[in-house]
Amino acid sequence: MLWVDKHRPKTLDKVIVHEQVAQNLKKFVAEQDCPHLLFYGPPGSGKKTLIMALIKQMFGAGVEKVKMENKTWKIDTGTRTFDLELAMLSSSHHVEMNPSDAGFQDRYVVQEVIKEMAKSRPIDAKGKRAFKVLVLNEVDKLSREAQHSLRRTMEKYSASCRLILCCNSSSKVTEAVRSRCLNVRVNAPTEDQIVQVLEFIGKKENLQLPFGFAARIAAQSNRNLRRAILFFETCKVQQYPFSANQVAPPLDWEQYVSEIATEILSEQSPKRLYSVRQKFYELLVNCIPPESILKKLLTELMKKLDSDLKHEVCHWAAHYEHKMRLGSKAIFHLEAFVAKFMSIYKEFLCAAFG
Ligand SMILES: Nc1ncnc2c1ncn2[C@@H]1O[C@H](COP(=O)(O)OP(=O)(O)OP(=O)(O)O)[C@@H](O)[C@H]1O
Repeated sequence: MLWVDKHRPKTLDKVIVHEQVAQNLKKFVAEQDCPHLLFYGPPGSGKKTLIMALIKQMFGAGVEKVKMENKTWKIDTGTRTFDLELAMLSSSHHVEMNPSDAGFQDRYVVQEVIKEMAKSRPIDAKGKRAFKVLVLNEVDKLSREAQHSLRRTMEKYSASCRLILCCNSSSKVTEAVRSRCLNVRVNAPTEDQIVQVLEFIGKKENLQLPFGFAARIAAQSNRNLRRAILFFETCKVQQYPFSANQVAPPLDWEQYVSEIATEILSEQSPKRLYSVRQKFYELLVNCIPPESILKKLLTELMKKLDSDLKHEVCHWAAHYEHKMRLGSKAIFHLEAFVAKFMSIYKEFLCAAFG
């Protein structure tokens, strides 16, 4: 088992970071009930850990007995019927799924699938906790229609189910949904907190950490706890005992994106654009999210750009990121950004050097 899973705190008392959030969540455990919740925060900040710890403390160890299934749902839209297949994890108390995986059909998932599950109210002997928890991931990626349906589902089935929504950016969740949930912000942990977690894992694994080693990994992790733990484990596989100046190797896809940035800066031509397209395809088929590719590419370009250009390039990156969210084919928008960048950069070079 990877360390990120092996050392994930299982209860709210055992969390090392976000102790205050955990304290607040414990009040729901005491009451054996909670409102609909919306957890939001950057990737790898600890949202899922808090959600699972809350559910576990509320319902007991039964929630750990999960089964993973690819369920097929019959959707009847009134004018046509079709099958919709969706992967979900479920225990006797909760169901976890990613409705945005259904793409443009996401509103049917929300309308039909969630409605169906929300209706089946669990019978609890003590009369408490007579609700099922639905954990919905990446709600910020749901279409507007799906979010409207979600709002209606939340109102209609609030007696039999509690929704726990999880996302990176709450600004992409409609006000109507946000206002019906208790919003829980999960900040990116500080580097000191990451060091604390790494030292804790080091102790559990009986490892000797050289002075400053954990701090170096924390600095490399970009305040992403998952990434820091993965880097730590990579270092252990790479060499143990750790050397005094050991660093984790950069992630393969990040290395690949920095090569793309170098290529774009060295030549701006249709031929180069074509070769960059192949590389984008390669990243996308390896399931690297297009938003992450664009963000990393911008970061790499920023490192090497003249300050006169930085503002304009950021503006266009934001423009194409927004378009990417509205459209369906990410490759078009990634490529459009590169084409735009090439034109701006070439113009700048011609003006500066003739
Ligand atoms: N409070 C915590 N204390 C100690 N370790 C933690 C804590 N929260 C998270 N971790 C560790 O960090 C890892 C990443 O956390 P988690 O999966 O909860 O992040 P996330 O915010 O849900 O990420 P993403 O948005 O990318 O899915 C976990 O596997 C766990 O090992």
